[in-house]
Amino acid sequence: MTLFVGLMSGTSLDGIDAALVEIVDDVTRRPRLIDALCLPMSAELKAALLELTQASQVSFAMLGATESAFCDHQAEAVRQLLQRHDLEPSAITAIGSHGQTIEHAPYAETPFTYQLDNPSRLAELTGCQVVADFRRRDMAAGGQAAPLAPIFHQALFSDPVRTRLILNLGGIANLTRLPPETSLLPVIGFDTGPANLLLDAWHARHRHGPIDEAGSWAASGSIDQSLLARLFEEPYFAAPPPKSTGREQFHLAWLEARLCGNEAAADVQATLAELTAASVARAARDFIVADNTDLIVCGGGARNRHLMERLATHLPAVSITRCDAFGWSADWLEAGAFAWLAWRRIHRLTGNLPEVTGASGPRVLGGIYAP
Ligand SMILES: Nc1ncnc2c1ncn2[C@@H]1O[C@H](COP(=O)(O)OP(=O)(O)OP(=O)(O)O)[C@@H](O)[C@H]1O
Ligand SMILES: CC(=O)N[C@H]1[C@@H]2OC[C@@H](O2)[C@@H](O)[C@@H]1O[C@H](C)C(=O)O
Repeated sequence: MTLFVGLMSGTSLDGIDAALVEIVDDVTRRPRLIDALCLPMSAELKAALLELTQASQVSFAMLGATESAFCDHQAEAVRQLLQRHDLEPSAITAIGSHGQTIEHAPYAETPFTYQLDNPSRLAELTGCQVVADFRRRDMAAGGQAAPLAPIFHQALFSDPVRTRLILNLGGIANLTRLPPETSLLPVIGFDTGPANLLLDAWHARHRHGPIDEAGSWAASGSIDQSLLARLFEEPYFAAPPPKSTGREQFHLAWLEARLCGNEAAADVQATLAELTAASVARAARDFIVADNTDLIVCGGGARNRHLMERLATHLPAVSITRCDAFGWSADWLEAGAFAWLAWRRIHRLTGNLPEVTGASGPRVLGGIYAP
């Protein structure tokens, strides 16, 4: 038995998620979540990261200072997690650090994806071995570098006879189709489009507080069908996989450019929730096998009751469950994925699924930084 820590901070920029995961060196045994925490980011750190994701020009001084502050925050999250369990750094085989995505540009003339991270500093501060830079090898091999979680979903949730769809409702939503283990069908996974990213941004603009708790504000509005149709005109939604997206494509200005200006704010929120639910449903429909499909939901959006209800309305034939029911808390699946990907790296096992990302083949992902 070995212990790994996974660190993830996603597109919502709400905090650093740290997951302590037990992994047995046997590919037939499923990893187990021992504990996890989210260390919220200070308003200052969140503002600096947001500026980096949005600014067209950034100074190296600003980049370096933010990288260090981000890394210190990651180290504090690890320290708190280990302290809870009275664990020394030497008890951890490795930390898997995702870093903070600053820009993801798989469609650029020269594709790139950039995760702010300082694994050397993290190793120094924590005394743990660190695995980092998971995405770029896949992109170097011609892939989208995202989503990476589908291979972890397969390890955790695949079933001998049932088709399982895993939905992450993060800032961006991504969907994985796991065919029954006996099937020859491939695993499919891609980003379906925006989720909490736009809901949070619109809420912050018009209401107090960062999130639309349980989606109650969205539930109070009415769906604006003509706005919804304009939002769906974005070619990303109809594009075939492999595909991935992020803040660069879906942001407040993208939404505002499609508003007439006379919409009630609550109706826009209702329409954004509908955009997420309907885009996921459109993506999922092709994969649904009658009476034999589970939709397992993770990510912060699984707490958005209104969004979950809209999903259920769109997908009446599917059993929809939070992933907690399958033995893994919905809040910690992505952090767990990077603990598990670190374990793969240490054992020189491949970490991408070429059929998902479009890479030219399976690759060992990430670099190792000694403690
Ligand atoms: N109780 C709640 N009600 C409504 N929404 C919630 C609730 N709790 C969390 N959320 C939403 O979940 C978001 C955080 O989700 P999560 O941590 O999965 O995103 P992320 O990991 O940053 O994103 P990504 O997966 O795209 O990288 C919050 O910003 C909020 O929009
Ligand atoms: C470039 C990047 O950071 N992408 C994230 C983001 O957040 C959700 C979605 O977009 C997904 O594609 C990915 O994260 C998860 C962990 C993944 O790679 O599976």
